Amino acid sequence: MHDVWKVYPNGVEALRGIDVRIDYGEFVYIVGPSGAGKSSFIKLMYREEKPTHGVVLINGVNVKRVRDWKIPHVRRKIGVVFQDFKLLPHMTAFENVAFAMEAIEMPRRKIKPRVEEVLELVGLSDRMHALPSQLSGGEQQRVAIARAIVNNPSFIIADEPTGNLDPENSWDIMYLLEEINQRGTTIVMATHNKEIVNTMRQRVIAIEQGVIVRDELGGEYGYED
Ligand SMILES: Nc1ncnc2c1ncn2[C@@H]1O[C@H](COP(=O)(O)OP(=O)(O)OP(=O)(O)O)[C@@H](O)[C@H]1O
Repeated sequence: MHDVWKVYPNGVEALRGIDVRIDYGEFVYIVGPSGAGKSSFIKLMYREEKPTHGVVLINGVNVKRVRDWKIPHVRRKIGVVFQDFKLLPHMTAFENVAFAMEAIEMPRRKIKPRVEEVLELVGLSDRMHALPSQLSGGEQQRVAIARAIVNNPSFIIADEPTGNLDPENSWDIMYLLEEINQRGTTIVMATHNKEIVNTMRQRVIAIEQGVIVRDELGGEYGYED
């Protein structure tokens, strides 16, 4: 991002001159107080929002210039994980993951083996045919991670992925994300989880009032909440 500003229609300046570069293979935590601009930062990365000013380059593509109909093409290389999982409630775990492959028109014969492979990676082979309502929060988030990685994205963006989980499930999700990162996928994760950030010791970017106030390798959470 080069001098990126995000000003919402109501005049709120959520991001004010962000300059940052995240390289392939990195694991980055985005921290900061509530309302600091973390979600806005994350949304610019998967083109949910456009910058008001400045340049956001994702895999070398200027997201502002991407026409709406081409957004799915850009997102193909990005997996997104949310706090509230966002699974489709009437589809099984298998179908939720398969749907992400169908959306990019993968040939049918490739879908089943790949979906089974990623569900095994997240440890859900035996729960594959369960509906989201039949799964625990931790299991639902693992389905969401399987869906995020199924198309081999170059990076994963996660907005508070452990926000609705108890500590044990949160750690399971973090170990999974760490493993995915070690396989070469870049991970950018906004979080309020102090214990996780302070234990995992990755790059930490702190945002306050729309500005990057800290960017450290092996950094700490740095706030009390
Ligand atoms: N769609 C929107 N329209 C108007 N203002 C918005 C919009 N989205 C966010 N904001 C405002 O922009 C600022 C930054 O919000 P953002 O959600 O990016 O913060 P955050 O750091 O993710 O907060 P939290 O930790 O509470 O999720 C806040 O003042 C928020 O009210």
